[in-house]
Amino acid sequence: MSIIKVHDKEFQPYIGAEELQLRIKEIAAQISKDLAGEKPLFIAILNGSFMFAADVFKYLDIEAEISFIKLVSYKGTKSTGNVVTSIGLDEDLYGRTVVILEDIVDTGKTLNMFLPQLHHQQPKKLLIAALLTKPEALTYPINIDYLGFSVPNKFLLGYGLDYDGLGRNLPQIYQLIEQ
Ligand SMILES: O=P(O)(O)OC[C@H]1O[C@H](OP(=O)(O)OP(=O)(O)O)[C@H](O)[C@@H]1O
Ligand SMILES: Nc1nc2[nH]cnc2c(=O)[nH]1
Repeated sequence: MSIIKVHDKEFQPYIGAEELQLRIKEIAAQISKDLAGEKPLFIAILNGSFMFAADVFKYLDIEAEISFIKLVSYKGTKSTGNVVTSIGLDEDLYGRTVVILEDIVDTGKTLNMFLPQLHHQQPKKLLIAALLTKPEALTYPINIDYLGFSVPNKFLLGYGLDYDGLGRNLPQIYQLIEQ
């Protein structure tokens, strides 16, 4: 097992790159089927979702648009409890089919704080696609329409997810080894 060290912590492989790609292709196929003809607008939440967003988007076989916003709540391996918007959304969502792309729904706080702002613009549909969720950690009710994997409540790294800025470029997902 190839354990890696990032800053002061060790991580073990958890979901391989091929398994990720297979699941993401399935999600993209399902979205393409469900939203054919709707020209959906995808909104990727930066930073963490950039890899998931790029892969979902390139596997779609329908007409679609994508835009990006930046929300931040995690510092190190812990949530700060505050969600800050640092890049906003330019698009008008009125009457549109909108799909949020998130790498992970953990406590659900980020989306819980952000979704009302989107609902306020009266989209026709507001759907959520998330690669990962931690059911044991979820403390805000979030309904995920397209989900990659349900995972245990352990800190994850790689495929967009960072530990203090590092590890986002790893093509597979690692799990923190608790000391
Ligand atoms: O459900 P929650 O407990 O709110 O956690 C989920 C959020 O945490 C991560 O973002 P983070 O704040 O780490 O910022 P980053 O994407 O820039 O790394 C992730 O990308 C989600 O947006
Ligand atoms: N890197 C990382 N960021 C997160 N943000 C919310 N949960 C996580 C996690 O498990 N790992």
